Amino acid sequence: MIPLYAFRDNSCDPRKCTVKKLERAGFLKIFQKLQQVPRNTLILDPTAERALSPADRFVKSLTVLDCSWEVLDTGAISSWRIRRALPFLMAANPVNFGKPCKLSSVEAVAAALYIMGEKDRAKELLSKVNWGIRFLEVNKEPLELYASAKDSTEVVKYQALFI
Ligand SMILES: C[S@@+](CC[C@H](N)C(=O)[O-])C[C@H]1O[C@@H](n2cnc3c(N)ncnc32)[C@H](O)[C@@H]1O
Repeated sequence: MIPLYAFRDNSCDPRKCTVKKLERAGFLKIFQKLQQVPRNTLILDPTAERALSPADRFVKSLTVLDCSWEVLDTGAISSWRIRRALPFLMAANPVNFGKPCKLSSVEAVAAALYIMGEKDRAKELLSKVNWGIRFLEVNKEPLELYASAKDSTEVVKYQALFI
């Protein structure tokens, strides 16, 4: 099982925060300072050049950047070596419903786990928010295809089918 972390800067509404729910349920650990984030973790970064793929499943841990989209500063994490963007997926959360690639933290972590082969854990995570199962329903076809890919190049090839 890949250990899960979140860097949380308190810029988004704590009442709507999806990682706090995951922390309470024991799924992940929250760091309040960027310096606490392990250097060998895989960071989920929507601006990264490389797409996440099943080839990433041997990473030491997975970290999501939990902050508001308005203040997301990916420059601050540019010195972390392993950064990945998720391939094309549709948000199903109430704030960004139907928007491509603008996933909530729980959707992003669940999608990454699903693609890396931890499908049951992804479903468990999504069961903690009441719209979580909708994310899987909306993205079932692309998620299955991405999870069957060999590497990042193949994931990028598959995503062209959905854009
Ligand atoms: C900007 S925060 C928004 C969090 C939201 N307020 C919540 O409570 O869920 C979402 C985080 O999920 C990850 N994420 C979302 N969409 C992504 C994508 N297309 N590729 C990679 N990571 C993504 C990133 O770490 C991003 O910083």
